[in-house]
Amino acid sequence: MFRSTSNFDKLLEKATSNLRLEPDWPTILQICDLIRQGDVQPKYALGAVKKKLYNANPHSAMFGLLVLESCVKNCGHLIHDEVGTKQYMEQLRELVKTTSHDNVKAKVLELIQAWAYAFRNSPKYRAVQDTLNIMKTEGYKFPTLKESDAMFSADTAPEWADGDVCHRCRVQFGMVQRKHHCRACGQVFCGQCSSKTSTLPKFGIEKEVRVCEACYDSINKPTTT
Ligand SMILES: O=P(O)(O)O[C@@H]1[C@H](O)[C@H](OP(=O)(O)O)[C@@H](O)[C@H](O)[C@H]1O
Ligand SMILES: [Zn+2]
Ligand SMILES: [Zn+2]
Repeated sequence: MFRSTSNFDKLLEKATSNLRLEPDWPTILQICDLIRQGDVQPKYALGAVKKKLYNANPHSAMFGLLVLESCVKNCGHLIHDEVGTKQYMEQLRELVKTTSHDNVKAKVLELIQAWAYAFRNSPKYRAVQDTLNIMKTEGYKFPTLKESDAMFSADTAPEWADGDVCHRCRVQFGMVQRKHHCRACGQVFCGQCSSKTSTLPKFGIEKEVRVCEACYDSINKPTTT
């Protein structure tokens, strides 16, 4: 965990360096991969990115926004659950009020509008639409929505389900029988029903992670030619 966090920090430093004049897309996508693989906690990652948005250098602040934009586009609910909160949206609204960089202000308005559209059917992220509405009443002019900006890659690992019994064998969880989650389907299992591991390239997970019996079989079944 700590090795990955320092790796994350190094990549974020590189992607938002004030020596850069152009975005470092390969590094930005490496940052997304670290988050998608679970190598760095979304809360930590977004906290570190947010700090960059207040950088006195307009390039660094803007590159921080490009990292944020890419994380929201590529890392799915792991990131949405953090960005779509009232607290995070309030901080972005505050940034628009306080930043002296017009490019940063314009980019934040563009992102809030795109996310409000992308999350229009997700009550869970209501705070985004609420923030958009509040800022419109405050007189902020939002750019024309580009629907392409609101398209997110759906191929991210599913949210983890909860439950008191194993999804496969129905054994009751307790002090001895511990819960585990399959990273492929997100369901909750006992240790015996989720003892195998697999990489999940379709979700950008290149390391071996815990999967259930059913997912293991479907991932590793010989393709019928
Ligand atoms: O060991 P515990 O204290 O019970 O905690 C469980 C482990 O963290 C499991 O991780 P794993 O799936 O990687 O095993 C996780 O899937 C469960 O939700 C947690 O309850
Ligand atoms: Zn089981
Ligand atoms: Zn599974």
